[in-house]
Amino acid sequence: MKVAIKDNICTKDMPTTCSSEMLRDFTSPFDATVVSLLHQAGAHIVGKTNCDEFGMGSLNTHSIHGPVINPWKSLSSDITPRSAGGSSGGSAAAVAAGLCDVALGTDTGGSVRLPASYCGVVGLKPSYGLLSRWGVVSYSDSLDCVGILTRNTKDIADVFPVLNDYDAKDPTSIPLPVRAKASKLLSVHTFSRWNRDASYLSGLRIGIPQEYFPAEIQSSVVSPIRALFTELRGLGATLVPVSLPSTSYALSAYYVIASAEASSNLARFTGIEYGTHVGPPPEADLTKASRVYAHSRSNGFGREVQKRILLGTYALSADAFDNYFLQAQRVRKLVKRDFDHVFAVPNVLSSSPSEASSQSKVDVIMHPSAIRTAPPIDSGSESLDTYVQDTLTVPASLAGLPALSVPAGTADDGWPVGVSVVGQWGCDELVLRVGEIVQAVTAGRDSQSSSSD
Ligand SMILES: NC(=O)C[C@H](N)C(=O)O
Repeated sequence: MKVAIKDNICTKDMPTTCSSEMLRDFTSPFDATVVSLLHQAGAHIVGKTNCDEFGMGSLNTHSIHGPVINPWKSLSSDITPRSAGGSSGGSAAAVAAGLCDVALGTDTGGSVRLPASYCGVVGLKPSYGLLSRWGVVSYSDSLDCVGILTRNTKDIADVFPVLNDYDAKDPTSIPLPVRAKASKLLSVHTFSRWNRDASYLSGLRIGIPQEYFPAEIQSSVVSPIRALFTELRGLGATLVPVSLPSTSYALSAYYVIASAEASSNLARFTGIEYGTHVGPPPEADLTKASRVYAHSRSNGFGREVQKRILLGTYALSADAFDNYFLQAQRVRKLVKRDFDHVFAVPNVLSSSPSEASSQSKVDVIMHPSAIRTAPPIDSGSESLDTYVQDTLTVPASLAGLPALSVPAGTADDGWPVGVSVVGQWGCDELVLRVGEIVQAVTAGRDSQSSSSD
């Protein structure tokens, strides 16, 4: 199996640049645990993939290697280069172009799911803490997850067990008894009602959250998703409208928390202990170490990374801590609670009880993965619009839930649309099983339309 690895995951026989000047010449002395596990399973690592610098971006335009161009061939005459999505854009593009069978990415707030949606491939962000992050360059420790991209959900289902193991070297790795308890709860609350081996869906309850169809969403993204919902109902699924009321606050909370954690994690890149040392300007006072650090950091980090370090440092300062960082943590709790209220499977990691009546509880939630199809590459990668691309992916990240983006057809512009299947913490197997059925349904639709052409 040919596997590509995102360039923020350490490999000892290939450089790991994080697409940053700061690590342009860095090669790790060790393999990340996920890379070692792939080697042990006989995978052939074919290369490293471009990404946004240190994983920060939604369009894969912040990179010393240049932007990643989406390989999807539009059926229309529109050939303006489009973004592959970020930050794991290189991984999604490599899979979509057939350069590898599987690619690893990382997903902090949507970095696997958004590129998967834009490039027409499948991308899994597993439950937080299941896949080891040892040897993955940290961006935001409480959110970062290693993710998997492939063309078929079935291939993710094959690779996921290879990587899904406790790792004592990662302090956030979830111990085996907790994983076992989550599997048991899934069996009791869902697999007792819905047969996981079936290709029909009767017994399965799918929640459709109204908040995931916001005003910003392109209407032509919604059409294939609505068509899919009708098809899933035809297979026996029960579709239940659900409400996740804190969703609209999630994006702001995410960018406060992620930037705050990034400012702390990236403090180690001083150009002395870690990172490229850029010689001081001629007028520098070399007795001041801070001047030497500042010069290396100003030249080693790109603009987006510098912006997040500044914002994150501010959010953690005494003046702003209560208003920004603490508020964001409160929102994070509310987002988690919203999910716990609607899922039939209880959250093994959380103490907040499910308050919904069993009638209204659901096994998975489904929603569009992104508010639009892949944007043109030059559409202002520094504007706030870029952050808005993450609107529908960040809530599952804040709550640490498994989320899978599966191709759901194309929009009016001929570019791919993804649908996300989200489950309770530890329900990755369920999410993958439902994703396989969704992909079979949409693939069947494609083959029907090509035979009638
Ligand atoms: N890393 C990610 O998940 C991408 C997200 N757009 C961010 O910049 O934080």
